[in-house]
Amino acid sequence: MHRILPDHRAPLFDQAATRRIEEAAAARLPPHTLMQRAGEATARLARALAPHARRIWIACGPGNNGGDGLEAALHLRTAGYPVTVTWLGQPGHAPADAQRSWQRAHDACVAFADTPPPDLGPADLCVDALLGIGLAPGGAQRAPDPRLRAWLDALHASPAPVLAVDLPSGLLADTGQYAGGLAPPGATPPRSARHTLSLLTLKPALFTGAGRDAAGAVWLHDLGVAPGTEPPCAWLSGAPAPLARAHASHKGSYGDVAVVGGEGLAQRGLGMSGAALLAASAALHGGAGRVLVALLDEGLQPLDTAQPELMLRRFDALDLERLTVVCGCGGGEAVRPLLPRVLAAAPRLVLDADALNAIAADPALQHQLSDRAARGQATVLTPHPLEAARLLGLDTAQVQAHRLQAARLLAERFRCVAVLKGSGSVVAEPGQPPAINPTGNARLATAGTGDVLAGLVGARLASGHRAFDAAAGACWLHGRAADGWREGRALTASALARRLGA
Ligand SMILES: NC(=O)C1=CN([C@@H]2O[C@H](COP(=O)(O)OP(=O)(O)OC[C@H]3O[C@@H](n4cnc5c(N)ncnc54)[C@H](OP(=O)(O)O)[C@@H]3O)[C@@H](O)[C@H]2O)[C@@H](O)CC1
Ligand SMILES: [K+]
Repeated sequence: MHRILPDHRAPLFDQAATRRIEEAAAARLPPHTLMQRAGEATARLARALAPHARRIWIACGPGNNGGDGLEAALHLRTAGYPVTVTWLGQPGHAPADAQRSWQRAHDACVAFADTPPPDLGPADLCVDALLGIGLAPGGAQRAPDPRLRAWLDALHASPAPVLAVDLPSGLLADTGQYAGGLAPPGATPPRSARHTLSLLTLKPALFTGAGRDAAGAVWLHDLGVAPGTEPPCAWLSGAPAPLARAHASHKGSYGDVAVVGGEGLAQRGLGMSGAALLAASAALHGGAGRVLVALLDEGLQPLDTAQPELMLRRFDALDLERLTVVCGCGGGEAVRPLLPRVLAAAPRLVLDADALNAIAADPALQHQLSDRAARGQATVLTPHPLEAARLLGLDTAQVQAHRLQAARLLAERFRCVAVLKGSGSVVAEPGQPPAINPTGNARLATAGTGDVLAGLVGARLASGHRAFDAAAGACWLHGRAADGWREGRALTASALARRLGA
């Protein structure tokens, strides 16, 4: 068993693959072995997380996830912990493995109750064994059992930390979204710390969508079973390798990034040059050799005195054929007429924000974008879910319901690398499993951090990384900069950009 940390790349397996791995292992092992291992591992982690618990509540569902909880109850009871089990199953009606664990728990005099213990405190522990990978999407026609709903609410509001077995209950393994009727009430974060012990495999849900908040710290126990030849459906990104810099190098060795964006105040009364300057700052601090900025401002081109390294250029003075271009940050409507030239000429291109919106509204630009790959031109799109929805002709809820699939669709449709931003950003390229970024936190939810990401992708593309590696590495470093932020110090996009090289 080990804790999953963002530094190491890890394979992710969807529900179907996990089932196949489980079935193959179960066929080789004596009956009930996997559940016994799962329960023993759960009990071990529970004791490590709450060694002085006065009370442990184990909420067990009707299926085999509940069986894992019953098995853990047996071990914790035997170790002397005061355990209370609430079980949604019925003796004689549970799946065979869960039935056997119920019998073992019953024989060990585990205490069963109809309601959770009322007096849980912060030193106690809840074990969530209600639902695992057997959860189906549900829907309007499937009203959850009232006890299931009540126990999910009690777990959400619990002052005691929660250890989820395999998955936080209600979360769909493949998408990181809740099944119908099983989402926590309101948008409030849980009251106490969350831990998840994933069994056999890591599932995508633990790292994207609603999964990050629900899962908390993630642990993996493979139950002594290797995935064999089963291919992962996605990867959790690890730390990017540091870029080696030869002593005998010069500013031209690390590439030139040109940021095109920042509609001027004069055009529509919406001054957005800050977005382009943030992207440029990120490119600079992300290691680009030279950074040029073409602000889309009819009026004056102000010198950014705080960043004198930035070289201001008019758009038509850019030699697009030899630049890595980051296009769209704060581009407003002014970026639209420039896109045909940028799409045709830039050998390496990052498209963000208003460039994406312009492309979403224009089939001719979409064709131009898709044609770039055949010419060997690299492209990275960095949409947030609404921009992704516009590009795909979907709504935001549809994109969020299947984040991995949406990122793959974007990559395949436009033959490029797509970064679907949000909690657990997804990076996809055609024909390969996508990657989910494990770093970052809610402090990134502030204006301008997306521009910083686009600039950093540009810097990494310019320095010679493959488009997918540039994007995945930039996401990881951008999130890591936020994870290392000092408590009590405001995270602003400009400070984030300056920290990228730290
Ligand atoms: N077998 C083994 O060897 C091993 C199994 N392992 C463990 O088993 C877990 C998988 O067990 P599982 O397949 O029994 O499914 P599980 O997650 O308990 O859920 C099934 C229950 O959910 C219910 N339900 C479904 N959708 C619903 C909805 N929308 N809303 C409400 N309810 C819904 C469904 O109801 P039904 O559709 O049958 O009416 C059924 O009662 C896995 O995650 C791991 O923890 C490990 O120990 C390794 C060895
Ligand atoms: K669970």
